[in-house]
Amino acid sequence: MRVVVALGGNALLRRGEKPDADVQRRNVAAAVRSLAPIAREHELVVTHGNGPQVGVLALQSAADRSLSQPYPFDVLGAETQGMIGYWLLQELQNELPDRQICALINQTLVSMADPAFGNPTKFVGPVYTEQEARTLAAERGWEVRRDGDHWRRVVPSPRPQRVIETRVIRRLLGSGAIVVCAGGGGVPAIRNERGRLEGVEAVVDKDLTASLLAEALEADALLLLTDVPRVMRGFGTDHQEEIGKTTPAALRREEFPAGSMGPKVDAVCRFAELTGDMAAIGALEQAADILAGHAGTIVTPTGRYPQTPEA
Ligand SMILES: Nc1ncnc2c1ncn2[C@@H]1O[C@H](COP(=O)(O)OP(=O)(O)O)[C@@H](O)[C@H]1O
Ligand SMILES: NC(=O)OP(=O)(O)O
Repeated sequence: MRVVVALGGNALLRRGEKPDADVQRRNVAAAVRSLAPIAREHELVVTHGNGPQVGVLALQSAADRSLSQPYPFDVLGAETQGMIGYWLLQELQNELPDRQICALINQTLVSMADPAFGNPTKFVGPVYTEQEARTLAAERGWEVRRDGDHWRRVVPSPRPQRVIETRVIRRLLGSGAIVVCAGGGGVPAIRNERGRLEGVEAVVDKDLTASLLAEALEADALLLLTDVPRVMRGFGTDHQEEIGKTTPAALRREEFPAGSMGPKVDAVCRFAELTGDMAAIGALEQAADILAGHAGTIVTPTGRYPQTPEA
């Protein structure tokens, strides 16, 4: 099987955890231990989020008085691909010493006509109280929104149209390599009127990019791994209930928040609808169980997995 997994930025740096390098390296090592059983049996592409990390780099850049202006979000996105990609590369090499592994810097094509540029939804950086967030927004010109019980900065998140390096990713996979790529949804880039690539100020949703990439690579399964065991109906209410195996149509009838579960649900539904294959959302620690059909919210066109014909 060819499997594309997306690791949540929050799984790599849990809410409220200090963004220290050793904390993230430990989390990456744990993530890799969960992925290793899949990598031993299947072709594997690993993408990752960067919401918490890109926000930290943005704060550092804004605080650097030697700069005439902070680094733009495309550059910060590439920095996070280097940093998180390096941790993943090293831990994968330690866990799977007989495999060839690479971590790529790469770009995702977006459109400047995307309405997302006028409606920022992507959470980046640490969590704040409402008061702190509103003060920072006024001081620094940020947009801020509620994220669960907290508040966070938001930036535009245009829809990914194509992973620009798809062909080279396919070649590397075909050669037997495990490929870490499309981190942070890929560095957002447009083609200007002269046909040249240019980075833009945004953070692409890594789950939507993972879905697009999985489809382009003809993957058999797409796993979106995060910090909740399943998608929940009535999330955060007294009567929340976990959704197990389901269909895209059933999942699309529910409402999910933009900026967290909304894009994940969209990504898995899209993949299952377009390819007929399985896509799932679940806990990072249960990656192998999800692929085996024993955990997570699993989406297939029939609502069954494995998709054996009905008796
Ligand atoms: N209906 C829902 N079911 C489960 N989790 C939900 C739901 N709605 C919102 N969430 C939130 O979505 C979060 C996962 O999305 P996100 O923070 O974007 O993850 P990641 O950064 O790991 O990709 C969960 O931690 C949970 O707080
Ligand atoms: N870029 C992105 O989607 O990051 P998170 O998964 O951390 O939100």
